[in-house]
Amino acid sequence: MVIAPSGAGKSTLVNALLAHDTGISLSVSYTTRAPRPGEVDGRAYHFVKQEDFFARRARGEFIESAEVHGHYYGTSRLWIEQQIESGHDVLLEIDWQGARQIRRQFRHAVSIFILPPSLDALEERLKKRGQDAPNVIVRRLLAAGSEMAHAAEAEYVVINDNFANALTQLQSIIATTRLRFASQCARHAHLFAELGIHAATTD
Ligand SMILES: Nc1ncnc2c1ncn2[C@@H]1O[C@H](COP(=O)(O)OP(=O)(O)OP(=O)(O)O)[C@@H](O)[C@H]1O
Ligand SMILES: Nc1nc2c(ncn2[C@@H]2O[C@H](COP(=O)(O)O)[C@@H](O)[C@H]2O)c(=O)[nH]1
Repeated sequence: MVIAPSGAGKSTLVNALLAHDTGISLSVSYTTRAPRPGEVDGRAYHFVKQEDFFARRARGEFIESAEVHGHYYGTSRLWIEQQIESGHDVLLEIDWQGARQIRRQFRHAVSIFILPPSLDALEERLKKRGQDAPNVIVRRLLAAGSEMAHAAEAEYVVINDNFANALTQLQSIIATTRLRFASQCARHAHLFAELGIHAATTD
């Protein structure tokens, strides 16, 4: 899971990560937020009306969901289950509330909190991105402090100051995570069975 206040650079980092790593499936969330210029339905998000979102949530279609900056966001349970079943590494870009819900359900879930180098840099990035109205930027900046207060809940914290360094750190975390959980990975199931290795036991 990648978590960050708005504007810290998580989507840019994740897109760069995915461009070099085809073994990761990125979840496309459902949201009630309106698309930003250039955002394509089904790629950036599944953009849905609030009634549709609530109906899906009531049917248990979301594995986690949260209200963030006045909009609703949720992750498809079915999609996650299908990806895990087929042995893919799954990446979620979600907020800290969603991350808490995922941790409760998946004890092997790994979370990475992306921080900006400063609040000034965060403001500058949101303004330079130029995709949100001034009142939306103010709302997101005001929320950033309380969101970043949850950074310590994540296993890893990456400071996105120099972009190339932050990307290298993200790639190292992914590599470490793959080694750490190799015995639980569906991709290795055949080899582990052949070598007679079974899932870790506590005794
Ligand atoms: N290390 C960096 N240095 C300078 N600018 C950066 C850096 N990383 C990302 N940016 C820029 O900051 C802006 C915000 O990045 P991005 O859209 O990835 O943020 P985000 O965390 O995904 O925000 P949101 O949650 O609002 O979607 C973009 O214009 C991006 O190009
Ligand atoms: N709990 C969830 N949070 C999500 C999900 N998808 C995105 N988000 C988070 O919302 C904010 C705002 O995103 P934006 O695209 O409107 O800028 C950001 O922190 C995202 O990480 C989700 O499915 N669940």
